[in-house]
Amino acid sequence: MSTTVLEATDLVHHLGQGAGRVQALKGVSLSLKGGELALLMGPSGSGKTTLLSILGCLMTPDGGAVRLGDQPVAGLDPEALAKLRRERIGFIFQSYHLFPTLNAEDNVRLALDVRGERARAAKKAAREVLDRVGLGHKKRSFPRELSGGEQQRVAIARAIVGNTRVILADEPTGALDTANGQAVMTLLADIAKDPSRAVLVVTHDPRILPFANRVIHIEDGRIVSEEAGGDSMKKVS
Ligand SMILES: Nc1ncnc2c1ncn2[C@@H]1O[C@H](COP(=O)(O)OP(=O)(O)OP(=O)(O)O)[C@@H](O)[C@H]1O
Repeated sequence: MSTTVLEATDLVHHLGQGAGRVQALKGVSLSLKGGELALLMGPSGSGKTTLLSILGCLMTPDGGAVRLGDQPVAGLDPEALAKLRRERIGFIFQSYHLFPTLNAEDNVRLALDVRGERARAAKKAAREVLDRVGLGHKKRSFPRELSGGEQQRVAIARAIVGNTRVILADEPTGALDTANGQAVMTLLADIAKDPSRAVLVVTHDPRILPFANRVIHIEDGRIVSEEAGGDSMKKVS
């Protein structure tokens, strides 16, 4: 039986101030189970980035609750929150966010170094995971020497090297051509086959629909529908 790796309940959040204050989330509930790759789709301004930031513990919601596995996030001090984030969540961004002065291996290792892992073990793990994303032969290359698709694969390696249960990806194929986008999604789908891990991808890209177990649609700060594994649309509200 698959376990719930992330659960959000009744999230409410506002952004901006005064006349510019916007209710970005209006009561969003969502859970991710191990072994699934879910897509979060919605028009520009619907609240996707806000939701991803709250699920990733980068932002505290005005209302509602987030649990990572059995751990409630509310009430943790900033240090405990940062530790939880490092240990439980891997992030992948459209623009890769690699450190330009570090080679591929060191970019991946960084995720383990900040967790205080021993240097030899971190190096071994970084190499293994770079092999897994097909870049073992480029471990000494710097980001500027890698293509966009290769840089995104390094970013994926960095997101998965610590065995985090939750992988959150914000438009991971947005800057890639079709072939590289497919390669990246194939990797993410492969990661999501692990029954202890879930991947949530924010995307506008309909080409990645075939990779999803579940598609969640958000509009105007609310989840309006969900479809599963290509099934016909199921209204949830
Ligand atoms: N700093 C801010 N101050 C005020 N309003 C904001 C701020 N950031 C975002 N918003 C508004 O909050 C709402 C949700 O924004 P959010 O960035 O979460 O949407 P999104 O679905 O990720 O959009 P996109 O697809 O364009 O990235 C939008 O109406 C947006 O205009």
